[in-house]
Amino acid sequence: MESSSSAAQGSSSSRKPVKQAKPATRRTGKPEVTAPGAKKPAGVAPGAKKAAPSTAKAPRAARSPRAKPEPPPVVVEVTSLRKTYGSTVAVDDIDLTVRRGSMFGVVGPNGAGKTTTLSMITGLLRPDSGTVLVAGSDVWRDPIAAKRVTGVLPDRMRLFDRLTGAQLLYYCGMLHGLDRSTASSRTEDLGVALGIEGSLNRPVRDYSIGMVKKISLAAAMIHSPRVLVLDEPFESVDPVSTSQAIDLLQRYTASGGTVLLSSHNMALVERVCDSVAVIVDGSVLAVGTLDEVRGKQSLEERFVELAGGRVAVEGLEWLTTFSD
Ligand SMILES: Nc1ncnc2c1ncn2[C@@H]1O[C@H](COP(=O)(O)OP(=O)(O)OP(=O)(O)O)[C@@H](O)[C@H]1O
Repeated sequence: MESSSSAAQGSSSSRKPVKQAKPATRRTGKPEVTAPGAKKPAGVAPGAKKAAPSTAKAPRAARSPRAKPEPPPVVVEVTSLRKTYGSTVAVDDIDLTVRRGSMFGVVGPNGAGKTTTLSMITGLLRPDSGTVLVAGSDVWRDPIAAKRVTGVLPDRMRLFDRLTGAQLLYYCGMLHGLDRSTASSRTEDLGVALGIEGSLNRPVRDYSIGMVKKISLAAAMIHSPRVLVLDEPFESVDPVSTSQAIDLLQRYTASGGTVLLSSHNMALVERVCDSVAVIVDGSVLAVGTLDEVRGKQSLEERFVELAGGRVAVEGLEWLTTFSD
């Protein structure tokens, strides 16, 4: 006998498999067999699936195709955040909401306020006003609780670069309260995962820019935080290492971790992020799921539109005269 779950997967039994796109519109006279399994939303947690075995008759309400799953809880909540430098308004009353399991991209032109925003979210920079809650803890009122659950890859980070990569990771692990053997084993794991295992015994000051990014990402992850805030994590990182790092981050979000990252690489944001905020001149001009923000355009086209379009380059004839 065919169960509803096998029907949803398109089993080869005599009954026709149910198409997932339009299960509710097909009235076969046996809706209780087909629609509920086929309608299962993609985002349902594995634990929830186990709780309702496919052979058991679910209550009517649970089988309603209209029943929506609860959205994941909010992990980062930014409210009315503002920062000025003299007369420059770097961040102008920004609100952001990031939910658990999300890979949330922050994009914007140079000087838009991305680094300033991320620095205030991680407690590296004090805002003029506004609040940031990370996993329910106020970053400025309860910084230890907020920082315990946050991993940070800041822009232009200063590292203890006389240490070897392994020493640096071990040190970061110890600062976060890991025991020695956990810090050591995680150092090895992260070295392999990010493709820097062969360089872990070299001083960080000898690393290339891309290698510094990778060791910094490893340092941000070593205490298995709930939230990763990564400022330009893939800048200067080669494509193979980028893919490896993305795999790692996707595994992290699939298991309930949350990533907030900034990037100028629209294709990459489009590839990895489920949600995005476009910041221009210190304000959020668009925010939502990737599809909500880009609409029918590519993210890059939408970004250029929001950022004020391209400026035609005029003059500069001297550039084509060549000095010789
Ligand atoms: N320490 C500072 N002192 C004065 N102005 C600053 C300082 N830090 C940032 N700013 C200004 O704040 C604004 C936002 O800068 P921010 O670094 O946040 O932008 P960004 O979006 O991260 O830019 P980029 O993409 O170039 O890294 C810019 O006008 C910048 O010049």
